[in-house]
Amino acid sequence: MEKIIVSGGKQLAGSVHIEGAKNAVLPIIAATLLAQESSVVLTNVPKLSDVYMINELLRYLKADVTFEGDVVTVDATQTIGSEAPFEYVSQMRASMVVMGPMLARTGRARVALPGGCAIGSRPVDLHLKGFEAMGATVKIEDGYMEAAAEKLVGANIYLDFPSVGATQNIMMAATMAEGTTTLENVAREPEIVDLANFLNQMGAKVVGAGTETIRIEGVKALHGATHSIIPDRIEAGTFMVAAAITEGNIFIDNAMPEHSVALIAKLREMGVQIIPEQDGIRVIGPKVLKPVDVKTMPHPGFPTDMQSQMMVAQICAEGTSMMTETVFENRFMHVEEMRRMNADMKIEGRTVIMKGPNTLQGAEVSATDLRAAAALILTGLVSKGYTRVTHLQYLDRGYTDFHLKLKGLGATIERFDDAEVSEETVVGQLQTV
Ligand SMILES: CC(=O)N[C@H]1[C@@H](OP(=O)(O)OP(=O)(O)OC[C@H]2O[C@@H](n3ccc(=O)[nH]c3=O)[C@H](O)[C@@H]2O)O[C@H](CO)[C@@H](O)[C@@H]1O
Ligand SMILES: C=C(OP(=O)(O)O)C(=O)O
Repeated sequence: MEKIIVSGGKQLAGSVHIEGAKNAVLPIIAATLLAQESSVVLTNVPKLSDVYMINELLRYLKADVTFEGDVVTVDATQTIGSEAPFEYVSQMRASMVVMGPMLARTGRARVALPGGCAIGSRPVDLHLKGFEAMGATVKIEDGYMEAAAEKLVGANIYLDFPSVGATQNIMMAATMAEGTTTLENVAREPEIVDLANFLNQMGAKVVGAGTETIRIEGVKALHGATHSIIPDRIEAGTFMVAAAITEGNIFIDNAMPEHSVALIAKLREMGVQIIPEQDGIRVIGPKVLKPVDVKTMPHPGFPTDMQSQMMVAQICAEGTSMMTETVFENRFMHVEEMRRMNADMKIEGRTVIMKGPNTLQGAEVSATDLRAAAALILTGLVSKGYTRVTHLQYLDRGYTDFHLKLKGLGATIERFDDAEVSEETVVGQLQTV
């Protein structure tokens, strides 16, 4: 089994480069299915297992896809398929955003109900209501969502919750609908804005992305475009926490402060220095972190994808902190693992109460989702002895070369396969560093 082993106590310093955003690139790759007139070139694409998986799904749908360096090209000018089977969708929630483009392009879409990390239920009612409002007939049968329409027509749609996936799916379906679609109470995440910019480069007419209302005027067809993916605010945030907890001094190259306003405000409240510089953000961790209460919310609130990493800073703080999760009902699976490392944490409903600072101790812990994987490795950076983190397939969904980047900042860390080399050998090597 592959493991990351990390020994705590190092002050991290140096510069780390942030990749393109996973949560932006996946819907954008799905959107390339809309380009029926010419091919698409995407740059700044991160090497993540989720990206390889969605590329495979597009190939299954008969698009030509290449991925070299950080460039993905997609040629979807030929007739494309309209069914996304379980083997792709079960592994990755984001693959359901092919539904909107397939429906717009082929008049039909059949997509397995989504999987992904086990962080809570992933309902699809808002996606389907949107398609229905545009004239599609929809049903759920045999574990599949199905939508079909002779033609989609523009509609006024109000989302009961600003769902990121539903906003993306409906926005893409509406690009080629007849007439204008007005979407209200939409998600305002930077990844929504990136998708809208990309759609407009392909010839769509989308206005208002980043606000609560998006208006889409349907066009006859979309063409290819070249687009660079925005930097990953969650990867950047993860390294901000790494600096905060290790009394570190890290320059986070490519990070955009305007995408992380809530996180930056909370870290500053804890006493962390955050200095926007040209092309990135410098983060300097204090000697003592102050406690802080945090609640996850849709953007521009505190992101659920930073919840578990932020908790590492909270357990290091001097005093009592609280984390309340409002987006996903089951996103506290890492708490049990962190408690095994001696963290004083108590779950009360949707809130975790933490008392710090704790003398954290290394243990063998299991990643339960991709952000939990990162959080457990961060906990290892401030724990006595050796922390071994397993189930790295989750980490690989969302982070490129995570351990190498931490190593570059001075962490004592290694990734290995215990079928090939023993843990004792790796520990021995780390002790000589
Ligand atoms: C609001 C929010 O923070 N969304 C996050 C969510 O997006 P993702 O698109 O996965 O999730 P949504 O934004 O759609 O879902 C958020 C909430 O809406 C509810 N819901 C969603 C769809 C639907 O049809 N019906 C419904 O009730 C969900 O149960 C959940 O409570 O996970 C992504 C990956 O972790 C993050 O990048 C997004 O920032
Ligand atoms: C949970 C995440 O992604 P997904 O919704 O694709 O599982 C995430 O990016 O933190």
